[in-house]
Amino acid sequence: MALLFNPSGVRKFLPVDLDSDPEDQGRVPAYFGSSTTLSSNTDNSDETEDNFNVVLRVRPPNAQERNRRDQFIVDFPGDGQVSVNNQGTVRSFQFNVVLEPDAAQEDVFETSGMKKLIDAAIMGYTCTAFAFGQTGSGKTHTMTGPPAQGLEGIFVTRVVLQCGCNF
Ligand SMILES: Nc1ncnc2c1ncn2[C@@H]1O[C@H](COP(=O)(O)OP(=O)(O)OP(=O)(O)O)[C@@H](O)[C@H]1O
Repeated sequence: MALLFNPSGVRKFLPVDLDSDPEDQGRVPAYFGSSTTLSSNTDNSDETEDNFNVVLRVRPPNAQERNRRDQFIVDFPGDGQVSVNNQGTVRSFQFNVVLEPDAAQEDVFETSGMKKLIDAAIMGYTCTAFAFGQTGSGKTHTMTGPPAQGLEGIFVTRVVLQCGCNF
């Protein structure tokens, strides 16, 4: 399951900042782009000019897969890499962030770039986070559940806290 984050740079909802350089207005903040693997590097502070963050989360095998004694064929060498060993044929892939099966929802939130997305959203940038992957790969689990623990819930809670709103 992969998550894609992107602040698009549209600042429709804020008044124009007259003190800022007109050249800078509407420019997308370069927020994303660290290469981390949860087990080897949880510091998400490296920044590049990349405004897209592609995050891979690998879920643990489910009961059916365990009962079938399916082999776990994904390896995590670190630095945003994964390798898949398909009966001896090994293919490697690179992501901005890779989250291993034991990653908790909070880990996803902390390391995936969602925190920076909140900053960008509060600044008025239009942001997108979407999940894609095959059926049963964990999109719904990551984005909305378990109850109140999905990225959506954490995101909303953090926005409220970060804005200092009291309800
Ligand atoms: N990281 C995870 N840890 C533990 N269980 C998980 C994880 N990711 C997914 N699951 C479990 O795997 C099952 C399938 O996950 P989920 O429904 O999120 O998949 P999906 O990608 O949304 O599937 P679909 O496209 O069919 O809606 C669920 O029972 C879910 O609780």
